[in-house]
Amino acid sequence: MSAPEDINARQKPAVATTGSGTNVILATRQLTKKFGGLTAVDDVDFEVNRGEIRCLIGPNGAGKSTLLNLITGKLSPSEGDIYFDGNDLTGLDPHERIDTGLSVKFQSPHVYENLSVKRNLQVPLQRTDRNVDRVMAETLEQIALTEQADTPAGDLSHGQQQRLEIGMAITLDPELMLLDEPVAGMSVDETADVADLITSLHDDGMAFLVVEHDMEFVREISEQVTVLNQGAVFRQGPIEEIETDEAVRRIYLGENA
Ligand SMILES: Nc1ncnc2c1ncn2[C@@H]1O[C@H](COP(=O)(O)OP(=O)(O)OP(=O)(O)O)[C@@H](O)[C@H]1O
Repeated sequence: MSAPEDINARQKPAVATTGSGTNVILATRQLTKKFGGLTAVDDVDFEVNRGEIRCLIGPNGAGKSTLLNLITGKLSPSEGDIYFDGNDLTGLDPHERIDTGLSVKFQSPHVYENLSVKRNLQVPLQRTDRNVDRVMAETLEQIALTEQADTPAGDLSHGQQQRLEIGMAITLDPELMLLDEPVAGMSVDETADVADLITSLHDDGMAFLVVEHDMEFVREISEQVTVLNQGAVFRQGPIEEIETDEAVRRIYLGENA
């Protein structure tokens, strides 16, 4: 007779889940976050492929920010694991995660208002051995702020500040960028600029995981969409399929559809 199975022992997937031989850059396995009696993220197996733009959508309280915060390390999971490019991130602090090639830009700009655009870009560059002058020039051009290089960040428009913060993230040449509502509060023109920036970085091979409510913007940038509801994955697929899915339309896109 075989040994009785330990029903409490959860099998960990091999770290190779997201290793260099696979197309998956980020994977969560049985990821769960409980706040007291509330399960905000519930047993989520979720993946982002190399070089793809994946948007995470869902109604208020669906668990999108909590999932993102678990991936960045701002929150610790109650259960489950997070793998990034062959590394088990679960026990790493946020800075150690950034050193593995994960980059994050949150909803509101976190630029240094008293420093010039250039000096802001120099802050993350101190963490790397990349050629500062070359990366600086390239980044200023990518975020369309070359003319504002010496302008204090506090004098930039909201859209320019958001682009600067994306610029700070891309100086580290991340494989995957996490964006939490990158166009919240932006004008139509500013939103279009950010969409252009994301698609051009994507053309250069960068992967994105974007939490977003603005469905116009999701349509503009997204290849793959994951719909979260009540902490669990409800649907995943190309934007065209998600948008025409009756249950998704009825329940999740509601006022935005
Ligand atoms: N620190 C916390 N303590 C207790 N409950 C929390 C905490 N953070 C989030 N929650 C709860 O967890 C659930 C998921 O919240 P979360 O912010 O992740 O949802 P969301 O999909 O990002 O929502 P929104 O679109 O409104 O930002 C909600 O019920 C929320 O009230």
